[in-house]
Amino acid sequence: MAVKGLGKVDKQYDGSKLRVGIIHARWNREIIDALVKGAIDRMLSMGVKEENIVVETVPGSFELPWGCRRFVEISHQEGRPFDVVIPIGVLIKGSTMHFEYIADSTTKALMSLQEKVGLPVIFGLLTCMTEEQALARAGIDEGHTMHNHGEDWGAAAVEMAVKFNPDAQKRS
Ligand SMILES: Nc1c(NC[C@H](O)[C@H](O)[C@H](O)CO)[nH]c(=O)[nH]c1=O
Ligand SMILES: CC(=O)[C@@H](O)COP(=O)(O)O
Repeated sequence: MAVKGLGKVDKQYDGSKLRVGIIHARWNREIIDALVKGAIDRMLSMGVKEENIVVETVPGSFELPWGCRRFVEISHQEGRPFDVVIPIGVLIKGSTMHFEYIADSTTKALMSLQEKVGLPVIFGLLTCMTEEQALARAGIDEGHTMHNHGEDWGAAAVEMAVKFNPDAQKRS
């Protein structure tokens, strides 16, 4: 039995009043697409309306923190602010130190971004040593050895947006 993963949620969360931003890198696209779909499908199953999920892209994971910050700010300027954002990227170790620097700096920037934008920022970054690891964590490796982690990110987004923002539930 798999031990890893979000496990059973503590209660049912109603995402029907939420607005969610997904911003994803375009590197490792096949894996990214599966993760984004997993996140969207899970949020739809928790009541989030399709029209309230906005998807944007950036070139690579390194661009996620700045792109995410501007994505949130623009959602405010347009009068339709997000309740939560899910940056999604897939970093795969190559032959240089490139991976380590981007994984570390992007993770720290996404963590501190939460304070800057005042929103939950879900950690949708895979940091894999091999392509096989990344495929497995998107649920698309040949043996289907793991579940799609995008589903966890979608569930985490709805829970974090609802649990810590009761006002979101009072919207008409
Ligand atoms: N190697 C990976 C990258 N590299 C690209 C950088 O993220 C960045 O776009 C570039 O250096 C321009 O600033 N990005 C990923 O998302 N995944 C990788 O495996
Ligand atoms: C974008 C780069 O600098 C690239 O050459 C990194 O190479 P690797 O992914 O093999 O570490």
